[in-house]
Amino acid sequence: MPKILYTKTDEAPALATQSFLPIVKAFTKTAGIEVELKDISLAGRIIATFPEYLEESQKISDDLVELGKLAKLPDTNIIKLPNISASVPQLNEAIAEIQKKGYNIPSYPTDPKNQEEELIKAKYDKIKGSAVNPVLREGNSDRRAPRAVKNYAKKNPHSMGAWAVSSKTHVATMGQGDFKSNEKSLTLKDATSVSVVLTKADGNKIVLKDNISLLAGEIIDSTVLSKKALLAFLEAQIKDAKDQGVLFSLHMKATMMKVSDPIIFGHAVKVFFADVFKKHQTTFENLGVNANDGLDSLLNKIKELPEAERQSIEADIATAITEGPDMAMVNSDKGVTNLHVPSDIIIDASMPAMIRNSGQMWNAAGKSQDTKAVIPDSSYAGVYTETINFCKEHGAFDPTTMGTVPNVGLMAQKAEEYGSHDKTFEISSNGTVAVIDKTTGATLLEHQVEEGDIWRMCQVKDAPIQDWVKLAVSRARASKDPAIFWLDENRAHDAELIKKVQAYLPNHDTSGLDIKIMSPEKATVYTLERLKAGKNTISVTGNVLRDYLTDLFPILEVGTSAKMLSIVPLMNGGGLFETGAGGSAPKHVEQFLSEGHLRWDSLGEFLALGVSLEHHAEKNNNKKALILADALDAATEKFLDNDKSPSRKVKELDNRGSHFYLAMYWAQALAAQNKDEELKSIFTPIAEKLTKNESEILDQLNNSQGSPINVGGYYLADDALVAEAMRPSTTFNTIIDNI
Ligand SMILES: NC(=O)C1=CN([C@@H]2O[C@H](COP(=O)(O)OP(=O)(O)OC[C@H]3O[C@@H](n4cnc5c(N)ncnc54)[C@H](OP(=O)(O)O)[C@@H]3O)[C@@H](O)[C@H]2O)C=CC1
Ligand SMILES: O=C(O)CCC(=O)C(=O)O
Ligand SMILES: [Mg+2]
Repeated sequence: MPKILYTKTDEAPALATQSFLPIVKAFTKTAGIEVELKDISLAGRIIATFPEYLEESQKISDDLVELGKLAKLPDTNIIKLPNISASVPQLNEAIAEIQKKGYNIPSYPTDPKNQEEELIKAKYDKIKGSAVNPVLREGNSDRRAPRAVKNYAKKNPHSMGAWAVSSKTHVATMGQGDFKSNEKSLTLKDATSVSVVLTKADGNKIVLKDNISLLAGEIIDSTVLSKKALLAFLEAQIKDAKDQGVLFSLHMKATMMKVSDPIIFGHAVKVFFADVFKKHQTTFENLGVNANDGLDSLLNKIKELPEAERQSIEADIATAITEGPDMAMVNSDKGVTNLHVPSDIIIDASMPAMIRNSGQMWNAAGKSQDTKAVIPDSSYAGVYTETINFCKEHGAFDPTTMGTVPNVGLMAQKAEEYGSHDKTFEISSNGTVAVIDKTTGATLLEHQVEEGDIWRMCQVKDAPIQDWVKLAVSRARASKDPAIFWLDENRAHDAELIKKVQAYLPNHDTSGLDIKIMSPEKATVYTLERLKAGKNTISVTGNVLRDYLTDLFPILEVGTSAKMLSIVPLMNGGGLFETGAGGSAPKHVEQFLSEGHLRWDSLGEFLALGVSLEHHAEKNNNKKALILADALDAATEKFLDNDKSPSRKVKELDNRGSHFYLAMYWAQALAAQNKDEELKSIFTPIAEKLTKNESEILDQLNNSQGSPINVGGYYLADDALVAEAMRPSTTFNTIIDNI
């Protein structure tokens, strides 16, 4: 029987799954569809990686590896929920929890001492950061806010903080000595393989990476970020934030850029706390403090010290915080700054949240304040600069009248920066780094480097680019909106890409379509002007802007990127349906555990399921699947019309109640249709029962709220406890389980 593969992930979406999946399974089996759960949670991936350390009964299959293979097959249909992209502190927490539960897995060796530890570290480094999405994304992305979602936002606008012309909020970026300014790029004529070689000042050579195979037509770039320039920039920005009286905040993507960005983050920690690191250098070395893991990890490490010594370091940290500029806070109640954990502030979500909040972030007193948003590399910082300037000039956007900005993103086969972590290096000594063609011996790309610089190489293959151009044209055709390629002719990589876009566009019928190429800054202004005037503009972008813009625009337009339709047509014919464009909302879990209210909105899951069913219907010629998909569409629209999304407050409708409404509307739509008598007869009594028992079910669901919940763990929760907590209405469960 052809299957739909659903993913077990982490945090809020994983909790929601235990309530929603039983409904999905019950409904889809009436069309002969099996829905199978695959475990790609952080804990699951860790356990699956170390079978040799485990008892037989503890071993589990590596579902991510399996899904990665399936993503290349034509019959695959995957619904992918957001998962944790773990920073080192999160990885360590997850490992500790799993070990405590009796799994004999190794700890993460930060500083491997022997070959075995090297191997363990290498295995963990594959689990670290954004390790799921790049494996599954064997296609480019098509993300947009569906019409019903836009209509809902127009009728029920979310709050938007007003912008003042006098706002001191701004973006600070390097512009010199950074990845953008040092980039070199070329397109390969023939397939070959290359090596990356560091030639030290003394002539000694170190092969940083060997045998990178490249295809004909592939674009490769290399670039370097100067440590000296970065440190000078950070020092100047910290001082300037203090002088201007604005918050200092750093916006990185330490998850997807898992090698470079934690290093940059670590430099910010070391510069901000320069006196502390200088004074306690030896102690920190002895403790194995790694600034890249953030201030929180440092504070944990010094707990090992004698009381007096710990207190003196804590006092020095407090002094640095008082003497420095005000810092943007992740949680002001708990004193968590934006330098505590590298994965707490993630640029795609953090910048739009700031822009929605009048350009302000939270200070230590819990009040919002104008902010200096530090984005060291200048490749994409200009997009935010222009957006902030636009808001200063025109005021905040109005969700009731603004247009929409769908995105077509180049993403397949680890495209561009987001595929670069295995070719990113913190340079150990001065010299040159070169990309050398192993077939001809020629040096393809070369940079002068200094100790501590971050060098990286990116690739993007030709087939994904062709597919991306095709997808852009087909979206422009389907929506009749203008499509803008956000590419900068003055940037080395983009200049290569522009040549290909210009070569491939004529392969398609573009008559009557409005397709342009503009630099990211110009495209921002052009798009924002149209957006404000209620007009729609498709952004066609590379991988990083795909990520940034699919949080930026949805958050401004519809309040959250959880409401995005996020389709990945896999290049070999399968379908990957991502749910929303946001993350796993750890804050939501915190609320659920303390007061039994889960405010996660599963709308992204509903939308993904709809398109997944359509894809299934088409691929398998399954007419019932199409009827289920159409009915689900109608149900989702009604769900939005009747405003049945979870509330934020305890004792009101939460995620579980919202699933009840979706199920009721879905059953009602199936009962009302006349295309399939069998489905009609199955769902007519179900719809009646759900409708009749609405208030009883809601009482059962809402009464279960209000007290702390124990699900037996955070990363490795107890499935039975989660299921119990997420399905507290016996009346509802009985109806669903009897379909
Ligand atoms: N596709 C993926 O797998 C992705 C994974 N991630 C991972 O997710 C984690 C958290 O990332 P973070 O950047 O904090 O972003 P999140 O998107 O998880 O959270 C930011 C805020 O967005 C809102 N939000 C997001 N999704 C929903 C939803 N379904 N329902 C209601 N509100 C929602 C909430 O806002 P409010 O508080 O205002 O209600 C939430 O607090 C990280 O581990 C990150 O690596 C991040 C992005 C994508
Ligand atoms: O994989 C990740 O870590 C995040 C992905 C993401 O933010 C996105 O694709 O929008
Ligand atoms: Mg994102």
